Amino acid sequence: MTSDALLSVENLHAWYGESKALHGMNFTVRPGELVTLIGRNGAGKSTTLRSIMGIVGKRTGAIRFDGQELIGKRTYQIARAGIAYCPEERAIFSSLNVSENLTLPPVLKPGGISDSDLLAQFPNLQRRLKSPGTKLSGGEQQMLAIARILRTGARFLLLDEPSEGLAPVVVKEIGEQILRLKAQGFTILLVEQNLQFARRVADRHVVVENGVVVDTLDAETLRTDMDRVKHYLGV
Ligand SMILES: Nc1ncnc2c1ncn2[C@@H]1O[C@H](COP(=O)(O)OP(=O)(O)OP(=O)(O)O)[C@@H](O)[C@H]1O
Repeated sequence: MTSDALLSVENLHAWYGESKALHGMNFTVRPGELVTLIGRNGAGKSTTLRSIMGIVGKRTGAIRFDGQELIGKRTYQIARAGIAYCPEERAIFSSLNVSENLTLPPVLKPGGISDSDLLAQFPNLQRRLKSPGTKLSGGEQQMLAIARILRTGARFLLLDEPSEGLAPVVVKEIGEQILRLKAQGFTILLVEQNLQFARRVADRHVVVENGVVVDTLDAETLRTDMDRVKHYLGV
């Protein structure tokens, strides 16, 4: 394990029932870093986030976070350790309004962003407080899904494809919010298919292929060696 890592994933294997999705993942994330998991569809990026959060059928290996081993811990214990997860499907409750969705996750640790600071940071949510989840645009839903995990006190965020299905102008706004969170000291592990977006926000890129890590690229390499990246992504 790298001694300065906040999260260290070692030889991580994960299964959905009988079907194996991860085959020995290894990577680390340092405090305050923004790291992306990139790779083709079905490579195992989302499963890696779910495994860290303890929501796959079975996982083996080691996931050390802030001095604690997470394998064997339940999801609520992992949340209390200070990790928050924003799933790809956003999971906004359609029958609840923005205010209710926002205050649904419990405050688990000190250090979370207060409700008033959250609304100042996400003014579009402030304007839509009484709107039901069903009436929100994709971008508003994504902002809400990110904002509501910030009040829990978690300082490590797992974000699954926040740019997915959104118009370029909204993707830009989401990128600005994510960079603001990084500037506020959050450590972020981001699954991302949108390379332009990934390039703009990340310090490092972990390339996933068939359930293993095949390369790690620094931000400079992603900018300068697109051929190498395109080879991995098959684009
Ligand atoms: N709930 C599930 N049950 C069974 N198999 C699953 C489930 N979710 C994902 N898988 C399988 O696990 C493997 C990894 O999927 P995963 O969703 O982690 O990939 P990904 O890299 O995030 O790609 P994508 O962007 O397409 O979601 C794939 O073979 C996928 O079919």
